[in-house]
Amino acid sequence: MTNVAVIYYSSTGNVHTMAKAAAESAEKAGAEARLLKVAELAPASVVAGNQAWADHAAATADVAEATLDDLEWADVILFGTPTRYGLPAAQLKQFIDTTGGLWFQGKLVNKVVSSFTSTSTAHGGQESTLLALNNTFYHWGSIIVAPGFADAVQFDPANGNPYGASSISGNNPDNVAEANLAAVEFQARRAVEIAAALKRGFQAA
Ligand SMILES: Cc1cc2nc3c(=O)[nH]c(=O)nc-3n(C[C@H](O)[C@H](O)[C@H](O)COP(=O)(O)O)c2cc1C
Repeated sequence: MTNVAVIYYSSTGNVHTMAKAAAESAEKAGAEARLLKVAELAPASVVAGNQAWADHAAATADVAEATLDDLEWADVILFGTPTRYGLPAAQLKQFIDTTGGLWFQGKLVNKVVSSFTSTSTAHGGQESTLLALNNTFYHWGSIIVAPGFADAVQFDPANGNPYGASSISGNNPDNVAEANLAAVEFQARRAVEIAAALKRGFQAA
């Protein structure tokens, strides 16, 4: 059994929808998946001042928050974040910045990792967000499994980001195109397949 942690941050639902699709796809591929959010860091007054943000926070109140134990448990970690000025959201970064102890013990080495994002606009920084996350994964010694163009779904005009599935929300809440969901499903499936093959390879070695 391959263990998959899908760890995400979402203010208005786009990344959450992608994360759910990733977790479901991982399960269909035979893995055990955990769908986990990271803690909200924005002041409650700011969240309350944006109806879509407040609604999404209420709708996902029952989603468990990711812990370091989830990272240890996982063979595959899929990270989802909206783009914030071309970078990952601080909420996800804050969680990542609690991993020093695991990193020091080498516990993130050889984890298969992959990431996905959502932006408002087509050129709003999808690649820069995903590449910024990758910097951390190199430090961890993890194995980055990007989708590349390894499946026909990537050639859909709504997809085509080899660094990771990406949706364009137009700043609308929960506005992920079917093609983008298919892309993130492929990305999750591919990560599970590679992690399972790696496990078999290490066991055989
Ligand atoms: C502070 C802030 C910064 C943002 N920066 C960008 C950006 O650089 N490029 C972009 O296209 N969208 C940007 N957006 C829009 C979000 O990334 C976009 O609406 C995304 O789909 C939200 O995902 P969510 O619904 O999962 O929260 C920004 C939004 C906020 C609130």
